[in-house]
Amino acid sequence: MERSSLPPFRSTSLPQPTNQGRPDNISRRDSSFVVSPITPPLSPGRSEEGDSAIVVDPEPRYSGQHRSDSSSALGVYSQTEAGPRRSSHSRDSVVSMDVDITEGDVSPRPAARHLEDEKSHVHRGNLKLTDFEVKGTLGTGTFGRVLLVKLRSSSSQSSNQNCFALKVLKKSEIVRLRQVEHVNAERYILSRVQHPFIVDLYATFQDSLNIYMLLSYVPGGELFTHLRRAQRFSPDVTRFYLATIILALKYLHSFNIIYRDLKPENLLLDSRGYLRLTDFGFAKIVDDRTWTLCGTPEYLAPEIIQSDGHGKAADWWACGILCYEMMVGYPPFFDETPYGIYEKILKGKIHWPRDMDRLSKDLIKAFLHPDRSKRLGNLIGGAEDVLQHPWFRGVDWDALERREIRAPIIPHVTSLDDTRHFSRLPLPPADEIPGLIREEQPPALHQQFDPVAYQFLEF
Ligand SMILES: Nc1ncnc2c1ncn2[C@@H]1O[C@H](COP(=O)(O)OP(=O)(O)OP(=O)(O)O)[C@@H](O)[C@H]1O
Repeated sequence: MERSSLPPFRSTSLPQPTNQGRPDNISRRDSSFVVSPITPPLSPGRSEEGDSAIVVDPEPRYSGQHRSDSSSALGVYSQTEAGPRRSSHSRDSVVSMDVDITEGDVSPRPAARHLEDEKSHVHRGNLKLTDFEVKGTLGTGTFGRVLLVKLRSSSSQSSNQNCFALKVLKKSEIVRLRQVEHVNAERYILSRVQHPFIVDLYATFQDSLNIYMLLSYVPGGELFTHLRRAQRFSPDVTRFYLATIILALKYLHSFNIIYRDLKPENLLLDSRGYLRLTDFGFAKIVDDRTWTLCGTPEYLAPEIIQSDGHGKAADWWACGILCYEMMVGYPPFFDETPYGIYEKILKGKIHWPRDMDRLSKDLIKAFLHPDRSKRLGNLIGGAEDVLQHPWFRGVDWDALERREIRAPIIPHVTSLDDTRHFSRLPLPPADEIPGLIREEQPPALHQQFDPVAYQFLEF
């Protein structure tokens, strides 16, 4: 592939290769996406989802009302345009980036399960920012940040039962980066799925500046942090985490949902050490293939880089990258630039540490098959083939799903609002999220003793 044809990814933090050919340190990797759509080859029966214009409602018109129209989630609604595309640069309308088509399949697939209606516990629009008090910043992302908040109506002030993670997404950034459709999909999908290894969404609301998603607070921190601390995991520890992710993907794929952003940064440990998949910003319901280039460079499947259309197989590829990264400590394809990473992915040459056992190599190679029609997880047996792979021999999948197996790392948390596993990030500036009620802080020392205020008149 020529360099010029490679997609222009947004900047991302990358590991620096050392003399030994392995990265020195790996900083957190941002998710990336291209702003312009990659046009799929025309084929009969292609559905032009990409021709829908998205309009962001500047004011929250649906507060307090339940709307069953799923496409209007978060007050960001889509209109299908029969006419020509609107300018992709105008502020209030952006062109959808995803295009699905159904064409000759690589393998016969079982029919997908029907995605249920929105879960009854998910509230839409009947909460507001002032219902919460912010206790800290848990993470920052491309369009905003995730805050630890407490519901203020909570009867006992000392009770931390009502702590949540509040994902705050800036409307202007979503529009600028043409991610309206992705944000809508995130809300739509998270409000309909329920799985022990997926973060829970409780409510969504909005104001004129931001969109808010109220999620369960997962206090154990990112798998990324635990992996960097441990440097690498043993096959047994890797097996535990990978098995939970495989069950989550099997569940999502059964509804034709592809996740598209698997990486240790998006896997959080709950208080019992089980993983919860978070950040559904790139998740999508896809019958067969889609063309949007999104994900994180190190985790992209070759078919995504080659704009060949991608589907569930791209998630199984990412499982192979994740398995390697957990066992080795860094991903199999790395470079200083995204272009370098893409070239290495397409070349497909993997360096195997000498101490890696044959079965682990066999599993990773099966996931990292460049031909998706031969890739583990995407064969005729689907996810079941993965569960049956000899590397997982002995795993009690049902007990795992019932969370009956002791997790390898139990994060130390003393209360439900304990944030010790997250970096100490500052609270957002007041003008970023107006109306945010900050937790009463004990006065800082210089505030406790202000010599001017005491007016030492006697002296
Ligand atoms: N439910 C949660 N509980 C605790 N921490 C969370 C939760 N959700 C997100 N976080 C923290 O916030 C970070 C950013 O969240 P998330 O990935 O959803 O945001 P984003 O804007 O989509 O990020 P990105 O730009 O990387 O895609 C996570 O990596 C995690 O550290």
